[in-house]
Amino acid sequence: MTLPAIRLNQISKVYSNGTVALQNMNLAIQDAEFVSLVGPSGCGKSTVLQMIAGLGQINSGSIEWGISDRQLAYVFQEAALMPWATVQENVRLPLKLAGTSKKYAEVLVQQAIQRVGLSGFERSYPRELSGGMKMRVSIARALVTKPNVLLMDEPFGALDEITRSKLNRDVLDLWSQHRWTVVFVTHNIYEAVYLSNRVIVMAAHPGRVVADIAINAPYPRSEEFRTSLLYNEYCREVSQCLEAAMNASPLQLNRTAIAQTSTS
Ligand SMILES: Nc1ncnc2c1ncn2[C@@H]1O[C@H](COP(=O)(O)OP(=O)(O)OP(=O)(O)O)[C@@H](O)[C@H]1O
Repeated sequence: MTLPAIRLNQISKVYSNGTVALQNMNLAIQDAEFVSLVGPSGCGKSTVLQMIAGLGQINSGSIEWGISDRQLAYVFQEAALMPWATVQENVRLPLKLAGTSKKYAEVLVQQAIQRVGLSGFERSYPRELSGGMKMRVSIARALVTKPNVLLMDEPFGALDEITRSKLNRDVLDLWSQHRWTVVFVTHNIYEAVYLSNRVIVMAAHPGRVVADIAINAPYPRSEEFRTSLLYNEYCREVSQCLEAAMNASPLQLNRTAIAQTSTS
């Protein structure tokens, strides 16, 4: 049997202050799948991304990879651009750090900028860009390394609804061309249902999966999908699971069992 692209086996994470961020979390993500994580604040969504990215130690459990030559890219809620550098220079940063030749980097940077629809803004500075454009630069910076796994932590959380919808469509277009495996964190149920093959609902204290909802709607997902009965039904289902997750009573914690070592 072939391994899923990413498999979390009974992952537990306890931070050094004793917070049990995740407890016995299982999750299998298939190659080229678009999976969203939703859940109340503090349920461990960002921690899941960090563990997948190898940032910080897992206390118990393991992560298995079905992708042999994995290339991960991370997109955060804050575009976190260098204010003194142009769009071009910001997008080039990961290649510079990796020591990619200047000539090849130039080609990759140009491609990435074009992909996110920012051609013509190569020499602009972040202060000259709107919030949505800054996020596009941040996405270009992630794409420039040609990732096959994209970890996105509330990338559109700070944007207005119209910009968010536009970026949702553009990310889906890019995903349909490149078929990355995407793990996407959001607080927005509508965004999660619109984008995803599957929506994972998590509960907090400790962080765990309480529902795994397949969104059985074909791609490409048009604007009609957003106003369809099916879309509304999925949104209602996710919303109900989320409400149940928020009211879920905390599990009985056994920190000593989970925390073989305590790390941050
Ligand atoms: N470095 C850290 N040290 C101590 N506790 C942490 C650390 N990072 C996260 N936590 C705690 O771990 C739990 C999970 O945090 P995490 O940021 O993963 O949740 P989240 O679901 O992404 O939250 P939000 O939706 O608010 O971004 C929270 O209780 C948080 O306070």
